[in-house]
Amino acid sequence: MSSQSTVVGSAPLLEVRDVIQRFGGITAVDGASITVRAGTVHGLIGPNGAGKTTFFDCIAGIRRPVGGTILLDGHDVTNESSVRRARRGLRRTFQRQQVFGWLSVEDNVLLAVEWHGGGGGMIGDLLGLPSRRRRERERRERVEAVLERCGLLRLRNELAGGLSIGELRRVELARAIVDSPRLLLLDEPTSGLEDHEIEELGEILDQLAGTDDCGVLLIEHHIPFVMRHSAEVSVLELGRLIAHGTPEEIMRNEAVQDAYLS
Ligand SMILES: Nc1ncnc2c1ncn2[C@@H]1O[C@H](COP(=O)(O)OP(=O)(O)OP(=O)(O)O)[C@@H](O)[C@H]1O
Repeated sequence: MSSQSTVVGSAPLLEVRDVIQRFGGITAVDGASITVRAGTVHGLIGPNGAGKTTFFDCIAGIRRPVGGTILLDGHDVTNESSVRRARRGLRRTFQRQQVFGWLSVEDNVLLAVEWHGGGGGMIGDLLGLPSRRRRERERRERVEAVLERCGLLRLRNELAGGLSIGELRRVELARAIVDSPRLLLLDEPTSGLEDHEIEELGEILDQLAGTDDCGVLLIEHHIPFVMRHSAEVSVLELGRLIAHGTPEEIMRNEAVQDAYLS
């Protein structure tokens, strides 16, 4: 790697070491390593086809890397399923939004709580147990809070299928953060957003990291956004990490300028 990083900070939350992923003859990720610290945003940038999304897929457990290790909160999750990693608090958004168009905004978010295990169970449902009713109330409050945080309260009863791209991105974000993730992987979250929405997204990210102590790994082509909101930045080119450092170090790095920023 061509940069000497001066990054220091909180304890590692995600440690990815020497991950390799291939598609036939293409090595999409070629021995890449990265550390995401709790309570910080880590930007991951690089040209189209650099391997960023494939790297995410390996971290989320959607693809099993052919080499390397992935530690989440100190646990080796390299061979764990995506469901198990989600139970450990890993959440992810996608380049193409994954919401249910035939459900309301609120139900989309409620469903995310159910899937992540906040529903309380079928037996409690059937018997109408007090614990179940309390959990249901807490769940509704949590959803309400996240709708407000993502600027979605006024849209809560709208069908998701009728929303703009910017609104859909916010629904997806609300689904990802509704149950306080430990680690959030965001794949090009500013894509399709208006300037004021990008600004609001930045505030949500700062809050998630600073107040909620969540670690965020951010794939993004909007370089000013990455530099403004990340504590550290890694640069991927042809599956290899060519630089890592603070935003200032990355902006000054000649190899990064040549490969990507010029
Ligand atoms: N399912 C697949 N089958 C075959 N090749 C793939 C597959 N997915 C990705 N690739 C290849 O792996 C390489 C890395 O792709 P990837 O989508 O991870 O890059 P990226 O950095 O996320 O790009 P972008 O910024 O355009 O989203 C590319 O050469 C791509 O063509």
